[in-house]
Amino acid sequence: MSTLPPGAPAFKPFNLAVIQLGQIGADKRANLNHARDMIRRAASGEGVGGAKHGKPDLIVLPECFNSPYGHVHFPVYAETIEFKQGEKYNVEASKSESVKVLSEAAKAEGVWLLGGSIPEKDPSDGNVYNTSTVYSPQGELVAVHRKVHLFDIDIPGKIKFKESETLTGGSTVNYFDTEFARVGLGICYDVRFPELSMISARQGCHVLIYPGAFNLTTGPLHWELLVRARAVDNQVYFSMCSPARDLTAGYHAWGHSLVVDPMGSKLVEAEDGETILHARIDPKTFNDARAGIPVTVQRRFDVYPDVSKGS
Ligand SMILES: NC(=O)CCC(=O)C(=O)O
Repeated sequence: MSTLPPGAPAFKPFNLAVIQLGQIGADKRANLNHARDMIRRAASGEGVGGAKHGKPDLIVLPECFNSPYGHVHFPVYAETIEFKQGEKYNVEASKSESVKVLSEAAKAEGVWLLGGSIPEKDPSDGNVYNTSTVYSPQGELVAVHRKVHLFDIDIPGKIKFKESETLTGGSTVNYFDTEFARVGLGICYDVRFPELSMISARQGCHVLIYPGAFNLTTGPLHWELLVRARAVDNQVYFSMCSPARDLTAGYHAWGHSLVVDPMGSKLVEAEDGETILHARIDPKTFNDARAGIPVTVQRRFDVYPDVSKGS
């Protein structure tokens, strides 16, 4: 039974590596160098599950991996990318040093790379975005996702954070196609909005991957719950990749990067320190979930609208 739209690539087994990156400090060049080194280590199979699964096909970095996380930092660290959907991107001519490092890493290691997120300034509107970039094993920049839902929360006595002080939210739903799967994109707070992952799943994504950085208040309550819920809602694989926790930093990340399968089972999870996780993404679990619990073909669009069809 096919529940996917035509055009999505066939879903094949692949290996995913998630880098829960540490040592993210004020020195951008040092952050990039460390990320580059960890990509090399992930590609060589270092980390939890690496010996079992072998070389990863796709490697993921966390949210805001090249800069400290905080609204005062975003404009200072922002880089210009100027990616245009559907047009070939010239990495050599890019003004973004992070794009160059990530492109080189993907090409040298021969892997797909979801480069976490970085602060991005768009010269056409002067806005700063929280942006993910994705690279093919040839080093091409193939997709960009600007965080749609900005992290503006205020839990008295616990945490107040306002990304919208300096960031603007993106306005598109994005995915990229590989030779093994269609992968949907989002960033951290985006996971709280079920519509985004629902639209990605209905667009044929087999796997959703969101770099993210929850905190010590909402992390223990909601991080795993949201990832497992979105995986089960949509019967997709779902992974979130956090920075490692650094109690000397201005923002304390929850960590606990994880990979969940379409039945909601956790395949692998980190603690709070720097870690590389490896997981095998197997279409059989995806197909079995959809065949056994066929919610993808039982929807009642006569009762409620299909959000993936737009308003
Ligand atoms: N970086 C973020 O978007 C954090 C989101 C978060 O912590 C939450 O509770 O949601």
